[in-house]
Amino acid sequence: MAFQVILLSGMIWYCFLKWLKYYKVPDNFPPGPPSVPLLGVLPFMQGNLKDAMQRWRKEYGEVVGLHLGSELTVVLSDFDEISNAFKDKRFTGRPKALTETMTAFFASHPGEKGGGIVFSEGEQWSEQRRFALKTLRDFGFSKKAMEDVILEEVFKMIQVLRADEDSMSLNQVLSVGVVNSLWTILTGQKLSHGDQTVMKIVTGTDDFINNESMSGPLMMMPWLRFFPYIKEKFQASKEAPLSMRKLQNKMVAQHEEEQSGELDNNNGVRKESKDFIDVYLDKIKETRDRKSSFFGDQGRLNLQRSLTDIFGAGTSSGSSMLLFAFLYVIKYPKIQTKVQDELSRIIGKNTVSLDDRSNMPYTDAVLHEVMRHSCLVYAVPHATTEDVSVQGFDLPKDTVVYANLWQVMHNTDYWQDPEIFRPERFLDRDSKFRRDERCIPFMLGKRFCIGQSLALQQLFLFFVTILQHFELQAPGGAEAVSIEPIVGFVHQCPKYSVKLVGRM
Ligand code: HEM
Repeated sequence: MAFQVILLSGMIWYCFLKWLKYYKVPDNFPPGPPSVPLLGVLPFMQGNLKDAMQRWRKEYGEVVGLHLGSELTVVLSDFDEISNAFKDKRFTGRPKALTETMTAFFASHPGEKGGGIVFSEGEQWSEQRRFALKTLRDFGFSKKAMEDVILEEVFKMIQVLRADEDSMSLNQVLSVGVVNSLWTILTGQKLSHGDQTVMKIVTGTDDFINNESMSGPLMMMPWLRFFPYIKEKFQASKEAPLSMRKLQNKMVAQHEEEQSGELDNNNGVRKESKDFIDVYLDKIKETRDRKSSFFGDQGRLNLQRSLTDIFGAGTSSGSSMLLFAFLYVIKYPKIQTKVQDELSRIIGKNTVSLDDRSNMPYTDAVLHEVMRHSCLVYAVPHATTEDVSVQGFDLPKDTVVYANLWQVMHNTDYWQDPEIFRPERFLDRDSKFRRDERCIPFMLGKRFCIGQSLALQQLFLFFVTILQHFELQAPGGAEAVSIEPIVGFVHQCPKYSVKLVGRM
């Protein structure tokens, strides 16, 4: 009881101080909608953050200033402005409130510090990101070696689909394929298609993030997690990340055991590293600089958090994008037929290879239109790490800066009929694939997605192989299929059923 009284008086003080600070909106801050202390614009948002961003843009322009919760926030909607800002190191922070909630969510015990890639900043972020990019690249993110890992999962999936060609949900099958290939890259281990342990963890984590959404109360006001009821709910949602941590601990311990066994058997010489955990453990061992994010216990925590980040960021996004891809070709059967004609010409009955992509411009165009139209990540939150200026406005350090990706990829001044799904916009006059710098599903700049190459490889190999083996039909007819995304933390693909008709 005494603790709750102290907590309550602490909260009242906190609110009062926040309230005072609130009226100190910096001079020369961008214009935007009115806010109330502590909650900011939340009470007036009328729906989700995505729709609100588009309304604010219409009313206040390409640079909008507001309070989300109690954080000073700016929404950028113009491509050039986003591009300039996000290539600048001073925009590579993450929002403090979001980081606090997500750090507490993933922590294995109260008070555990943050780390890893997605929710860190400064030197720690830059070291961890650089290491992850290089290590994943060495394993073949950008090389053909990755093809084997992905294709193995694709073929397992085809077998599962063949066994049940009747009307079914693709969701589960695709998720398993994507989860398994990433698990192999990170841990060196293969999961069987029926293994539900990792899938349950992935689903549990996604549920929390999507239910909260980007502007959910907990994401804006992390202290809410100490209040009764919310506290219990928050604790319950931590079950998935805690199970993940246990599994990761087990994996790391196994790797350490194997490494020391190898040293004993090979006169102190290690064989070549095999997976992400192996390389990371080597890095921890060789790090002598106490300030480094790879040193000692800090290094071990960063290993755990980086594994969680890569796995968390890579699994649901990869499978959601695939789900969207199949949804569009079910909705538009003529486009599906054109892809199948192209793949019959180029691949026939052979096994697809990443090299085929350059000979399949139409398929490439369809996949880019899937990424543009679905706009999986509709807004990306960063924060300023110093005082900066944007379009003549002043933004203090720690201002949250959202890139309104939905606007970039659906801007009517740039894209013709952006609401229409039209792959031809990515083809030139000679029907060759034409990249567009404004199709940025993985963002751009200093923090762009580190899994871009892997995601593109997965998308191509899964998509082409499934369309090679099956024709996909909507059991209730294509007209009835909705392509309207569900707005959560990111866009989720609407649920749909599919009938598979064998082609070979
Ligand atoms: C179609 C699938 C994917 C899409 C659309 C996507 C999109 C994005 C976007 C928009 C960001 C935010 C960038 C920023 O903050 O500026 C991001 C970050 C990130 N993504 Fe992906 N991603 C996908 C797949 C993957 C995969 C497969 C992995 C892992 C192998 C991955 C790992 C990450 C990580 C670790 C970050 C954080 C980067 C940082 O904070 O520096 N993503 N992704």
